[in-house]
Amino acid sequence: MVRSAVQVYLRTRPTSAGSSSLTVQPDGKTVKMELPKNAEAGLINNQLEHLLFKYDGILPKASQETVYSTCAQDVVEHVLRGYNGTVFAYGQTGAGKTYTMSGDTQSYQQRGIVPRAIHQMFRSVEERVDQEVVVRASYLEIYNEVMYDLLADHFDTLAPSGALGYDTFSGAKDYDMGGLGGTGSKKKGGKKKFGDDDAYGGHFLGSSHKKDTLHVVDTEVKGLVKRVVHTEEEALALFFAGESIRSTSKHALNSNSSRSHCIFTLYLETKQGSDSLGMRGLQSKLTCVDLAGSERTKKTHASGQTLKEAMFINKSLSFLEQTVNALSKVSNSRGGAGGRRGLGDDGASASASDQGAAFVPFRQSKLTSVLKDALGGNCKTVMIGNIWPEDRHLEETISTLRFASRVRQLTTNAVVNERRDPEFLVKKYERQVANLKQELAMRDALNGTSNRISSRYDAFSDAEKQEIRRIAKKFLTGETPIEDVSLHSLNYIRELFNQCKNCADDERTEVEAKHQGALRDLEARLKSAGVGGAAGQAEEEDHGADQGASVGEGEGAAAAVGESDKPSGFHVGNAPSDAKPERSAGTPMASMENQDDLAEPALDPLGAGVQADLSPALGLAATGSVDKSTAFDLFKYEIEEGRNLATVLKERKKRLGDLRHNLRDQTVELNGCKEEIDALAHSLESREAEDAEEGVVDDERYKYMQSLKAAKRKYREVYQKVRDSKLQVQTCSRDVVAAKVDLYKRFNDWYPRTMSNVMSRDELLAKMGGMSVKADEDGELLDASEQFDKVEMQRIILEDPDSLAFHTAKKSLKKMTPLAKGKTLRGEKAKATMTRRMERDLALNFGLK
Ligand SMILES: Nc1ncnc2c1ncn2[C@@H]1O[C@H](COP(=O)(O)OP(=O)(O)OP(=O)(O)O)[C@@H](O)[C@H]1O
Repeated sequence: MVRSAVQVYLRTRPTSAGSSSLTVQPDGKTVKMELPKNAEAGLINNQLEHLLFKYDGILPKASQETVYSTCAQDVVEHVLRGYNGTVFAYGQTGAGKTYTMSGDTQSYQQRGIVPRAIHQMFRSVEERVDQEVVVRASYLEIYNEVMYDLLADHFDTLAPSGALGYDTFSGAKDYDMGGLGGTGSKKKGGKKKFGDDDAYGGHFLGSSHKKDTLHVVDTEVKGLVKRVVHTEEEALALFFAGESIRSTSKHALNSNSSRSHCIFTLYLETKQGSDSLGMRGLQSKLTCVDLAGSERTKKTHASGQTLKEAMFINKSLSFLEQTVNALSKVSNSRGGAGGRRGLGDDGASASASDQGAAFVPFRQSKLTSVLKDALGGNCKTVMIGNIWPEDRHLEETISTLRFASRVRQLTTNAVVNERRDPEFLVKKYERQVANLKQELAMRDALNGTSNRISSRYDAFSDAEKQEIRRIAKKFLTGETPIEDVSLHSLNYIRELFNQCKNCADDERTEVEAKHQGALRDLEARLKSAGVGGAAGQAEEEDHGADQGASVGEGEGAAAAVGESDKPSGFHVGNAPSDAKPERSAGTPMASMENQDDLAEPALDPLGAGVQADLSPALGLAATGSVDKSTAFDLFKYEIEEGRNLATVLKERKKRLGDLRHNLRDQTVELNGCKEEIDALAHSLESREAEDAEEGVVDDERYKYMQSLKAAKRKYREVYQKVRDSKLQVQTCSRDVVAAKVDLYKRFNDWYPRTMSNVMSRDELLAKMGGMSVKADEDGELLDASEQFDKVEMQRIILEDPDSLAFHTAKKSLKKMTPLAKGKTLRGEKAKATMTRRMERDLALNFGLK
């Protein structure tokens, strides 16, 4: 438990008029307030000449950043460690409370404590990878002593009879200002209590047991929506949305005066731990309070509704003051907050007669009920007193200084709100019980068969694992039937499965190695075979332009002319027709497809199978928001670079086709020569046999011999032509492959480059078909201003990446339907769109898409 005094800081609103009566003392923590002379009292009188007030810090010309780091950062740090924390701003109207708490919601630099606290909190939450963290947010407004939920789906007035309504002005005549402490309800007497009556009742303090009463009360507002927020943007968006519907109005001292007390709360739930160590749960909350400002209605010229609001505000602030007074008396009677009594405190602190029982009127107003913890309970609290140091506001300034001084005497007892997560423990034990039950059932079922290894429950040694592996192998090869495998414990069964998997993995590796070896062998043989080949050897035939030719040769090894490129690790052969990228009839590609053989199925550059082959070779990355099929078509037909490459490829393929055609004719001719040679050789052999019998060489035999000689000469000529043609085909095949590789490579360079400009399929199609749409990657059409927003967002991010969430949340708020009381605050649809847009923008800006 951390018992600590409430920290109080004083912030002054910059003013041109300035104040001659207020000076900051050299210690930087004390202010001196000169009191005006009372001329009527004469020269000698007891009038105080000045007052001194000491605080934890004075912030005369502080930036928003300094105010945050001085006043709030540590509180947020505490909340992240499991303590409750409250930061509240108090002061006269126009002194800068809203500026301090919310800041300028249009300017990132001028953002106030709440947006900064949200940022700090989420940054820390994101770093907690080992923890389960849930953040919730609520936004409560107390307007004319009626509570409103600023984050409810429907902006409902929940009081006086709604869920939030509770009658803290015990028996108040609500709108009769004199009746705040009176009895009965004239108009809207809220009957529904919030929280436990006892918990919020007034407490007599001063006796020992009363101290505990202050600590245990949880100031929960029943029915208040606590929205789960996953990201900083979501939290900011909710905060901005709530801000936009706060009650404000204009009066003489402030054109945008808050007419209500607003309490924005972030709830943090953290779970940390492990199965074995158990889970540790922390629950804490950060409460940020922007109080309405006290005002002198004569100065603000309030009238009508504004006057009524002013009366409610002043009254509730006076209850707050009474509560603080009572608490500070108690605190002083206990020895005070470490001697923090204000230097100029003019008698408000406890006198001896005050000591003893003191009534703390928490229950008199909703504000004091909600702030109960912050003022004296389980909370680390900081108050920022805002003053407007101009002479014309002297009275208000003194009043704020006094109040701040009393608040500084209060002490709180912050404790880490820790709890064991019962849900988690139940789950853990359930799992354990289930496991044990299974083990026992298994033992019962297999009772009698004892096995040293299979009945083990702890980890297996390496030797035991080897033994189980041997059993697994025998089972897998069928040597051991399943009935003969002992199964005595779950532990053993798990290990057996493991070993079966290991065996299967080994088997696969072995087969793959064999396969690789065979492939290498084949490649080597093909290489050594060169161009020679047996006549009549069938040749792989390509389709379309890649047609092969069958070559028959009288001598040499077999070789395929139109051979597949696969052995070279590069498949440019035919893909099945269904691997061809689909094109819709409406796209420009559809009309081009039939005219041009470049849309060849063989390329299938984007199909899964071919891409798998190409990716390692070319490093094709599957990125981008447009499918590659469409993009490849665009590249080949529309982009000059791609078009040129595709033309080269087409020309080479045509030449290859011609060469193969020629080669096929020559091969036929060569085969004809070979057949003729065979026939002549056969005839000559027969003739020789006859001549041998007769012992003469006749003319016919001589003719055969001449014909055979001529046929062989022709064969050699044709063979030479075939050989030359084959070389040409091989060279041309390589050129075709090179052209394909070039085309893919260039496409692969171009594709991510183009995609990085975040082109959508629609955009690409528009480019291809002259459509004038501009769509984002979700397929949503972007109008000119949205496109501008996008560019603007990218610029902002470049300047300060931390501001991304702020701007995105602000932007999403702008896109929401205008909010107004009585209207829907936020539909689910709008919320979903908002979230999607935020995620998309985040992804875009961080290059995740
Ligand atoms: N420290 C400051 N720096 C710059 N401007 C300030 C500062 N404090 C206040 N202001 C400006 O003074 C005006 C009034 O401030 P703000 O609305 O925050 O006062 P407030 O105390 O919340 O008033 P109310 O109680 O009437 O709501 C605003 O225009 C605000 O921008």
